[in-house]
Amino acid sequence: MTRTGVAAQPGVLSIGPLRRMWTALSLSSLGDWLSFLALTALAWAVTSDEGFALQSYAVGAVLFLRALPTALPAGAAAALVERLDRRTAMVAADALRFAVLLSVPLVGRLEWLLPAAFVTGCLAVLWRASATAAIGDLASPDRAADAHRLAVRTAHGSALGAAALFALLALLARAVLSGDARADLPLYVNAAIFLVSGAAVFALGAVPGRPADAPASAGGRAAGAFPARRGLAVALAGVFAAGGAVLGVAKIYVATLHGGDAGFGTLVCAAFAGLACGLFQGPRMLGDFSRRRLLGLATVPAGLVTAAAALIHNLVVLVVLTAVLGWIAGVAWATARTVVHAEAEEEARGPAQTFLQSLVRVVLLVALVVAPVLAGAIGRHRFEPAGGSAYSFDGTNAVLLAVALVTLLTGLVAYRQLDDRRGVPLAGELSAALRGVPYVPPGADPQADRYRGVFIAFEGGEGAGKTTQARLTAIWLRDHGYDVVTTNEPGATKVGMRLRAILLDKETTGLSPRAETLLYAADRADHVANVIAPALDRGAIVVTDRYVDSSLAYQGYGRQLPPEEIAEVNRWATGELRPDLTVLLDVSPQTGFGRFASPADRMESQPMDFHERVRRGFRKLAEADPDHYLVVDAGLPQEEITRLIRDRVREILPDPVPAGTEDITSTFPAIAD
Ligand SMILES: Nc1ncnc2c1ncn2[C@@H]1O[C@H](COP(=O)(O)OP(=O)(O)O)[C@@H](O)[C@H]1O
Ligand SMILES: Cc1cn([C@H]2C[C@H](O)[C@@H](COP(=O)(O)OP(=O)(O)O)O2)c(=O)[nH]c1=O
Repeated sequence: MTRTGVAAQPGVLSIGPLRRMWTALSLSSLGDWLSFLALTALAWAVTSDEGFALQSYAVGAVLFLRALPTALPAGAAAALVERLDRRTAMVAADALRFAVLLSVPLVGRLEWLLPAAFVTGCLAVLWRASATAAIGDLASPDRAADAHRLAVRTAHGSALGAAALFALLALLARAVLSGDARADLPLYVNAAIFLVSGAAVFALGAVPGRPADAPASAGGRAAGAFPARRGLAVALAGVFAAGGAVLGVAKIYVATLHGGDAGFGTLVCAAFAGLACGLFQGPRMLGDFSRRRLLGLATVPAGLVTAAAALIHNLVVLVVLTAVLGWIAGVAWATARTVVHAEAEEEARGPAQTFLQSLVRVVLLVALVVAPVLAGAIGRHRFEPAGGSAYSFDGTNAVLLAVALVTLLTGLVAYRQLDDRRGVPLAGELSAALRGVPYVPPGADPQADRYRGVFIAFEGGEGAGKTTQARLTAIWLRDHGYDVVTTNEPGATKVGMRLRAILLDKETTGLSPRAETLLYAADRADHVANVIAPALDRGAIVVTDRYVDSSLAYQGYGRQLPPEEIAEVNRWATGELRPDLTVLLDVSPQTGFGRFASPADRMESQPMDFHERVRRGFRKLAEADPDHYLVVDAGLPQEEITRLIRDRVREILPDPVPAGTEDITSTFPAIAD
């Protein structure tokens, strides 16, 4: 996360004082997160003789006292540092944290650990508020937002580093230290980090003393309100309650699984690594799938993963599940942010975001504290069914199971509130999103909203009269005021002409059916991109002499390649552009060839049974989708065919007079023959 931030704002860190401030902030944040883990671990260690319940209460109490000051509204903290010199405040906070954390293992008693946790938390808040104000002072007004964003990312991102550092220190302590001293090492390192952080702030020199910017006001309830707010809040509360509970009981649960502090650190590390991935992937996953639905749904895997964590007593599995839960929380948060951005009015976005942040913070705090305390109250239980193997079910398991149920229930409520696609089947939308295609209701036209124009294709065998009828249709449409583009395949573009030369030249020998298919598809891709789509975009009627069906009929049925594979290649080549209407001029090859005098090209000179198969292929395609086809007997006289085509085309024509003009004249043009 930190790296993303750095990459996104290279300019901010190129400002010297800000870079030094950022270094201090990174160290201080690392120390903050490390203190959470180190103090929790020590609380467990110093009460090791007191039994499961008391140990769990000690963990809960440390988490509570350490986290409590962070619940102070940002505005209050900012007001607090208003009158202080920022640099002095930060250096003093660092020095005090150094002293307090150093003293904790030296005293080695819970009575001192608890107030120390609280004091450390208060100093952390003081430091952060001073740093935020200092960053505002150091950055020029146009860079302040970037600098603050980077600061927030750094502060959150260092959780991952702190957990990894804690796990490593625990491993190191186990290798070189004995007994009680093992839990002390992280605290000594923690104290040292604050010392270095303090020195870094001291080295900053004077920090300008402009009054801190007034913190963004919450804007009252109404300003942050928008329709999805409640649903978002419920879903996020459900997911983060599960996350908070898992982290709250992490130390205890890992200890009962004989995991030690390295296991505890690894678990927390997994949670934050998952969270970072989820935050990154959230906005990118599942394409067009409704963000509101995604958020509502996130509670289901969150609940199930928590239930699995409650029931499967295995450290490795627990770590993996925690990573998954972190990932879900990350996706949920990123998704909520997207929804706020998409749905809240601009001035309501900031307050809505602040509201959700505070909510998540409070939920995390409550879950973090209540979970270990409840776990302690429930205690340890062991079931030994006659003849079966023993199964232990501790307070940690019971709490996680209960939270899992709550999360699933909130999911139910949240999903109902958030669902913005009632009537669209969830399974259908989800499966379309997983395949990476837009959801199209059964029977609906997938390109209904894509283009304004109309797309008509003429298909059929050699000499069926496609060129003749396409030309007559275009003339008729132009006479009625339409913008018409007539085109053909293969060879409507510059590249297409070269492909056509290869494809139809009798000198081209040994071309494999697949290569032939791909060359026709390449011509078509170019045709769509450069001729058809731009014309449809501007609202024109495009009339093409041959399109995808020719490939299906000639290469599929004629060359006997699997039609479905050819369809797939062509879907890709055309971006799934399909004609609104295909006019199939159906004629026997004998009749068609009988109309030619010119020498046969490479395709035309295929044997008669090839052309018979092509004809059958065309007919099958039309039979499979009668709504989009007009099949005409091309043996009829030309005028008769023209009339049949006009009757059908008339049904799909848009109004040639722009709506605005029509409003003025109140006349409705009728299309005559
Ligand atoms: N319905 C018809 N009856 C008889 N001859 C036709 C008919 N339609 C077209 N023709 C003639 O057949 C020949 C081939 O027509 P054309 O439109 O080029 O076919 P295609 O483009 O399908 O190969 C042309 O000489 C055309 O005048
Ligand atoms: C567009 C297309 C054409 N073809 C063949 C059909 C024709 O024989 C030839 C195109 O020749 P052309 O002379 O343009 O066609 P028409 O017979 O309509 O005047 O290419 C395919 O085999 N696959 C395709 O995808």
